[in-house]
Amino acid sequence: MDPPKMEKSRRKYLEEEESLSEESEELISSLPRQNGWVSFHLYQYQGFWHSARYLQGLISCQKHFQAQDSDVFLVTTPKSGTTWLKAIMFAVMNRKQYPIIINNHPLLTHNPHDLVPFLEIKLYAYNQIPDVTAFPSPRLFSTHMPYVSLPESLKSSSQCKLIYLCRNPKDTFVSLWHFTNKLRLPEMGTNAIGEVFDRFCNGISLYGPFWDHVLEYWKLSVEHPERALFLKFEDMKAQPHLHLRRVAEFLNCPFTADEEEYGLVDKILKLCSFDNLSALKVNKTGALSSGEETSAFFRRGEVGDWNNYLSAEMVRKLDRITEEKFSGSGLELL
Ligand SMILES: Nc1ncnc2c1ncn2[C@@H]1O[C@H](COP(=O)(O)OS(=O)(=O)O)[C@@H](OP(=O)(O)O)[C@H]1O
Repeated sequence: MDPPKMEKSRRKYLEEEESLSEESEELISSLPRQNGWVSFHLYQYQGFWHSARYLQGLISCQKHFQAQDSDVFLVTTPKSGTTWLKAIMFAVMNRKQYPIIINNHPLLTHNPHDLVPFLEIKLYAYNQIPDVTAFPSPRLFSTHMPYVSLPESLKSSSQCKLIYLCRNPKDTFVSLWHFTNKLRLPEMGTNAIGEVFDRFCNGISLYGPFWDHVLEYWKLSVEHPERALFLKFEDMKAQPHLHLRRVAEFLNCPFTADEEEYGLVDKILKLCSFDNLSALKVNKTGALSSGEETSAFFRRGEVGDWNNYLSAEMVRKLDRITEEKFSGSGLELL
């Protein structure tokens, strides 16, 4: 195999139209298409932009996934802190089976994306129909799917719980720009920040338009607070203890008085902290089965890094779009 082909087979996330089923290929070829940030193309489906591979996973998930009332879903916009909240939710929900103090806790040897799989990116990618009934209850899944594209059984279940996480669009964009440049092969070069900034502003980014994605779930959380908990990366960074307790309460597994006294909240936050997770061997040298290096999910983990990359004009433009899009919704994300 010549080296570029070999590299592509190692990095499955680079596979595009060549890995599609006939059915997906037919559908995808009929959709509006734009240049991608990593993959060659993004396709617009139900109002949002997707790579061909993730779109095939989304459609397969829409068709085959059956939600159960006890299910828990972590839904996020890309680069909003998914990896962090996956770790936190896994630690909270499995704290009886995996006490936080044990030195063989799964988070010490597995990347959070392997413990809390993405529905459309991992489980249903490549047109698979995985046996999701084999997951222990309560099942914990994750997705970047916009609300409009969620499987019907998930939308109509009045019981299953959904936690949504987003982040201010300036840091989201900067994080996405870095991440997608890391995923590109050296011979592909890097994306110029100005060029992808315009695409982001026009809604043409993975699972974009960013603002529409956030608004759909914001409305759900306002109308059905018992079903959807809406979180912001910035709030979690500012008051991690408060938000960790909110997560546990929302999932009907609040910390007991004994757990509080024992300092469990603090222990979970330490286990899942950027410094701890990013220093682990599995997250420094490993790769996901789809080929992304695990280190790519840990960069700085801070609020306001956009200051180092965006011009004053870019900031004004993003802030203006955000104010316009969220106007009247009660949501602020600056
Ligand atoms: N534990 C922890 N605490 C705080 N922040 C963390 C943590 N883990 C990852 N990160 C930062 O989250 C950003 C990656 O976003 P996602 O995990 O949502 O990426 S993905 O959508 O799953 O690809 C990315 O943000 P940036 O550093 O700004 O690029 C990561 O560094």
